[in-house]
Amino acid sequence: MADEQESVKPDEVDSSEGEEENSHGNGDGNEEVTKTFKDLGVTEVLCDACDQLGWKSPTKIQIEAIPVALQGKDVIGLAETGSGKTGAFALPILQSLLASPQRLHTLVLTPTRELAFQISEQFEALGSSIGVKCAVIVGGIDMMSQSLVLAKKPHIVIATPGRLIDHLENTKGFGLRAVKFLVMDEADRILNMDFETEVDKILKVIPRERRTFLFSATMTKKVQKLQRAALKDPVKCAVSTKYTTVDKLQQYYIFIPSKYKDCYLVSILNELAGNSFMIFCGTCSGAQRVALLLRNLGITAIPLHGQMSQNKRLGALNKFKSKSRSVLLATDVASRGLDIPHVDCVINYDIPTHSKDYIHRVGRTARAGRSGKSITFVTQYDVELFQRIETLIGKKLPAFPTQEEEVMMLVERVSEAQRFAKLEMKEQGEKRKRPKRGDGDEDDTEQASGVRKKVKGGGGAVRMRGGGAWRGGRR
Ligand SMILES: Nc1ncnc2c1ncn2[C@@H]1O[C@H](COP(=O)(O)OP(=O)(O)OP(=O)(O)O)[C@@H](O)[C@H]1O
Repeated sequence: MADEQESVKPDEVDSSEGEEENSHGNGDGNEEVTKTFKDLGVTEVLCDACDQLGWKSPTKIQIEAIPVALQGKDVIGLAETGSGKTGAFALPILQSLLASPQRLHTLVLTPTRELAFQISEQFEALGSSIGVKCAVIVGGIDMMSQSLVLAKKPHIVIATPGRLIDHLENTKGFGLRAVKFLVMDEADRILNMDFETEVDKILKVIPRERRTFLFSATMTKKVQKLQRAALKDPVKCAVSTKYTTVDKLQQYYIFIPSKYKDCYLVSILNELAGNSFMIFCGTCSGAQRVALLLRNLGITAIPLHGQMSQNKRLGALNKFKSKSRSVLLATDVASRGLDIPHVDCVINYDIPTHSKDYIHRVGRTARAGRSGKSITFVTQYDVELFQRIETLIGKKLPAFPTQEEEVMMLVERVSEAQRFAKLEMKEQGEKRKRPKRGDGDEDDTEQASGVRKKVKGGGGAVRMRGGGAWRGGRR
């Protein structure tokens, strides 16, 4: 698989001397890190900001990367998911901004819209006392309002590549000639083919005399790709010696026949009721279908995928973040970078086709020193992909224990819910074809759909809702 060939082999990743594999500082006082942000050279006002966020001490990647960045070097930062990479690049940038304040000082590129908002929040939280202004420039949002924000010349622009190009080409007066820092977060993804043209265009319009930071939990090996990012004599700051997933993550697989995936999913959600789940599906329609299916069984699941409007995407994420929904059905649009501390369990309903995506997906749980669980569904078609994942992470995973007879008892109810979900998908498809009325709620599985209304009182779906198998109550 191309993805594998590009990866940095474990022994090719620089490791810091004396660092323990797989460990990371998280400021919770459980590790031997004695350094403070001040020791790293972080200025007092920013140390105070860290303190206010409850960051007692720097994480390992922060210890590695911040001093190097403060010395004026380009950085390639590699560290496991949830280990504080955002702070590792945000703090040196804010410090530079403090030393020489200027508008349009930094450009941060990210592969997804949600991640852009999250990075902006972190910059604003760390930079609140110095009045830092950020602009989030992503697709799915009105160009005009973004142009107005850009006209005010923010200090930091956090963007997805495509929309940034739109503005560079169409927004009068907007340019990036002043930029001092370029960050590529989830750099391997940005440097991959998906964004090739966009990145090349962007690199042409920002100054060569700039500093460049690349960060990710996984990195591309192809040197020419890294060269495309035009780094100057970069220092690689890597805090583990191989692609690791964090210690506090318990990873399982479950080998099941493809046709019973839904039954196993429902059974696991029931078994682990009370937790919050991110469930990854391979396609947008898959995520939508499973969300509808679960809702038909009384579980308030919410989808998040690329075919939803941006408003709906942010709405879904906020509902999940605020814990008003505890099951998020997502595609890989949510696999990278999103920091939602309370995710207890990641389920790979569809196994990721690129092994590295596995690392990013399961990294949505067990963040910043917390514990978490991941369960990967492996069907008769997925064995090879699963073996690649095990090779990449250098571990053999245990099987998640389930009672097959109990799962099979769900077949009838799940089949009924599947039928309703199918009808609802069809109904939503037709609705999408009709001219839009109102605010166009076609992505929404929150409303009782026509189909469900039709079966009310008679169907098994409604009975399930009333209680049935669910121990967890409302999710
Ligand atoms: N020094 C610190 N002490 C305590 N918590 C921290 C520290 N630095 C960052 N965090 C918190 O850790 C969480 C994870 O950080 P962040 O999102 O930057 O991780 P990441 O390494 O970028 O993960 P991913 O690879 O998934 O993008 C955030 O909630 C952040 O606020």
